[in-house]
Amino acid sequence: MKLELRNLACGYSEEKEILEQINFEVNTGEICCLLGPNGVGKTTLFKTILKLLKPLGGEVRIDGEDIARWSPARLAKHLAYVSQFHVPPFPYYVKDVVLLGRMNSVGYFGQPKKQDYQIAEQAMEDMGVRHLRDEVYTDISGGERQLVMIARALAQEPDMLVLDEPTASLDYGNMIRVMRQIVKLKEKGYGVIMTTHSPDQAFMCRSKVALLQRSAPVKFGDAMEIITRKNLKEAYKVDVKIIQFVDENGQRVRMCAPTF
Ligand SMILES: Nc1ncnc2c1ncn2[C@@H]1O[C@H](COP(=O)(O)OP(=O)(O)OP(=O)(O)O)[C@@H](O)[C@H]1O
Repeated sequence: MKLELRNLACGYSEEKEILEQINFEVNTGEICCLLGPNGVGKTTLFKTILKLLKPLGGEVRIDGEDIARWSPARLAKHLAYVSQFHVPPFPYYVKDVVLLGRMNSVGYFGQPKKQDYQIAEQAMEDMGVRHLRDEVYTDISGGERQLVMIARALAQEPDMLVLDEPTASLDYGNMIRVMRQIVKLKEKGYGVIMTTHSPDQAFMCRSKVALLQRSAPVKFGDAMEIITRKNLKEAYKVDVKIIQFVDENGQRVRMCAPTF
């Protein structure tokens, strides 16, 4: 599947355009990190992709087709969204939280079938959280909760995941565990588009990057090409060195090192 943004303009009213002339595409089997300073419009762009906001101009296309007239159910077969804030009001079991991802297929008044349970089990397996299936969602750690929410999105059987800051407020270990699972999703052929405040994460998962900036066109390309000292200075107004080394597996690794 291919998600394309063509000359897209987004915002909350004609008078308040937040982003314009957004052009980039993400395919299944790829990760795209959406970077940019606070308030630049990353969430606004996600809302437009998910049809929670109407484009002020241009198009969101899936496999070449403008999604403007698509029903939410049709869109849900392609894109699954994981928001940043998700504490459920009831202490559901993890297995039931993940099963909720089948809602689009089961319907509000339907009963999950054997196949729905199997898909939910597989989603937990794929995210490495099956051992938590009988735990209460509100009693597991923040990192585990994030993996469970991604498993719930996988249970929807989408082609692509739309993740809003999937590592926000996670400790260092959980951040790495979640990133590792996101890379595995890419290797399994899913597409991932995610917001992050850490350019290092784009290096970590060798992703594409769409760098959003105020009053400048979006910069889009491979992480190695877009995350440069000059581009980070322009976007975030800070000095950052890009350091590079070869790890024990012979892989070239890049990281950002802020200069004080
Ligand atoms: N419901 C709304 N109505 C009007 N303006 C809004 C609304 N939500 C956000 N905005 C404005 O849209 C702009 C972009 O906000 P958005 O949340 O998309 O930025 P962001 O890049 O996701 O920020 P952050 O990195 O801080 O999460 C901001 O100026 C914000 O004030």
